[in-house]
Amino acid sequence: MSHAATSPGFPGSPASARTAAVAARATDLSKVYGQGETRVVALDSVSVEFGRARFTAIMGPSGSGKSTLMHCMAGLDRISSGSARIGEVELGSLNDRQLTRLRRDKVGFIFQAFNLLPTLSALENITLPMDIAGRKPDREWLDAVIDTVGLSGRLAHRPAQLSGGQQQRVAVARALAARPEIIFADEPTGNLDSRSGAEVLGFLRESVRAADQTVVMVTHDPVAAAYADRVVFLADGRIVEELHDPTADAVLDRMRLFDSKGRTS
Ligand SMILES: Nc1ncnc2c1ncn2[C@@H]1O[C@H](COP(=O)(O)OP(=O)(O)OP(=O)(O)O)[C@@H](O)[C@H]1O
Repeated sequence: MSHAATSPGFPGSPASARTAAVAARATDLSKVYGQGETRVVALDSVSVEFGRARFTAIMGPSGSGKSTLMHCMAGLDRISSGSARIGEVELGSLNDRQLTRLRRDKVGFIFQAFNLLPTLSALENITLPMDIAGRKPDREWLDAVIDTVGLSGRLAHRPAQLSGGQQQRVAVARALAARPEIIFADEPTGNLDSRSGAEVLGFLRESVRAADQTVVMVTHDPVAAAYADRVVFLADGRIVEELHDPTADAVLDRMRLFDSKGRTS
């Protein structure tokens, strides 16, 4: 790990959360969009595991399939062939209703555009997924999450009354509050200044270290990727490289290498 943990606020995770070693897995996963002349193979027989209580970054040039992989693994998009599993659940075997329920109960999302509801307060936004699922938040955990992401004094504010960094912290707290099996983050710091971005990444890192959260993050930023335990590189819909315990310099070196091989889009 190249970054010190920034916030020691998360309580430990229950032992039950530590059982299986793999939180999500793709096997020979392919995704094809369109047909005929517009046919695009966005993912070409990708096999990858996302370890439990691990922080994985997905990188690669524009159009390499990063978002598609994340969407397929999160049950936001149907796969064309192969297999995508969260825990032991094969996503292809679920109907739309079951898929919606799985996303609601087992998956947390953090997007670049925050995706907060403007009419709700910060606290209401944080607890919304649990409210929809009819689940009572674990108060102690919720307080710890809110405390750790530094939102205690902002809970009654609406998103428009918060800075971009604060809004993204609400989105992070929302994802963490429900203790999902896996959090998918798509460029979560893309709209933030570097200090706010570092805070958000620090919280994610800390949630993995202290609370055994599993995080998968798509990013273009080598500095952000360096917060992860592992970086998976995609090019042309295939996994071409992996780095463990990455530093920003090592990530940058790999990106340059791929560029020099002409793999950019
Ligand atoms: N809904 C869609 N319909 C048709 N083609 C699509 C669709 N979504 C993605 N694609 C294509 O699939 C390929 C992979 O796209 P994807 O968005 O996964 O790439 P990415 O690596 O996330 O790119 P970026 O870094 O620019 O966000 C691209 O060629 C893209 O044009």
